Amino acid sequence: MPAQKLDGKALAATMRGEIATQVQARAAAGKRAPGLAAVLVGEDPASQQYVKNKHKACQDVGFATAAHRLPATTSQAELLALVAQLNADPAVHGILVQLPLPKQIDGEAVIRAVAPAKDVDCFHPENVGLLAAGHPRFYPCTPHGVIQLLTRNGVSLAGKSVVVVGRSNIVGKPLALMLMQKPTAANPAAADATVTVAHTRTSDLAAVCRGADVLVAAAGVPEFLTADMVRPGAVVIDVGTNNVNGRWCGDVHPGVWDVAGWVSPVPGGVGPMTITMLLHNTLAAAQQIDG
Ligand SMILES: Nc1nc(=O)c2c([nH]1)NC[C@@H]1CN(c3ccc(C(=O)N[C@@H](CCC(=O)O)C(=O)O)cc3)C=[N+]21
Repeated sequence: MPAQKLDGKALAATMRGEIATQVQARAAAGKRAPGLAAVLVGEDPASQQYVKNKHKACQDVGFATAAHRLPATTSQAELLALVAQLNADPAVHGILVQLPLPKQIDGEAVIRAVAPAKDVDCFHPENVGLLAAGHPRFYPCTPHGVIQLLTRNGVSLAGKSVVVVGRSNIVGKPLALMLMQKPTAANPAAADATVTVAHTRTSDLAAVCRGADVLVAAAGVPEFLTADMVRPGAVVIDVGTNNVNGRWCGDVHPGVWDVAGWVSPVPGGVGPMTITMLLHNTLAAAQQIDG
């Protein structure tokens, strides 16, 4: 029997409805709409698509949203000036600078320039430190989306063996932190899992992956995770968003569906959940800043 689908598109629709309800309640109480400013430098087609999706998602839940599109030749000083303006703008609760940035710009300096209270990506070192210490201000969007996709579909993680393939600052590293931590009132998404982080230098990657109850493919390598690397019945999460000849292609090979118990598809899995967690963080930022 082929694996069941972990439907991120459906869960994202449910959770966006929950967020829209909270936005309406805030409006009824006379509070200003949560505001997200998205900054896109350059014309990368995938980045343009993501920013378009985020903009539409914000409109759908009643947020105020502005997309700031800057030319690929923008200097670091110009970008930092825009970030400073957004930091000071009371209508802006969340700031997202779309990555990757052109090579004349120091991405690390830009991430540090975003006010931590408005850092809805959770990329600023202050927020990364709070997350690592178990007292998160925000959760990073893709890791949080992965955990919600699992737990809200009834996949329990406490005590389970979870293998994360990938160690990026955006996905693998923060996801491993969240999975391993003990849940508390201040850290409700923590999962009490037993976590292994694997990567391109891991010896016998297939054997490590076969030890997983829950396997997260976040290496950014199209279809690297094949059926022989998956224990029968395991839960497989595909974080890959590789654009191969204009088609979306995950990190999971289609043959995995014949072995696994559950698989998240691409598209329609983690991607819509990532955007939903961005909305969640922007609402949380508005609550933290405006009350
Ligand atoms: N500062 C920053 N924050 C990010 O959160 C960020 C970023 N930079 N750079 C790039 C990655 C990638 N990312 C995706 C978001 C949504 C989909 C998504 O919605 N995917 C759809 C397919 C796309 C479509 O159908 O248009 C899906 O999987 O169903 C994918 C990928 C956010 N990222």
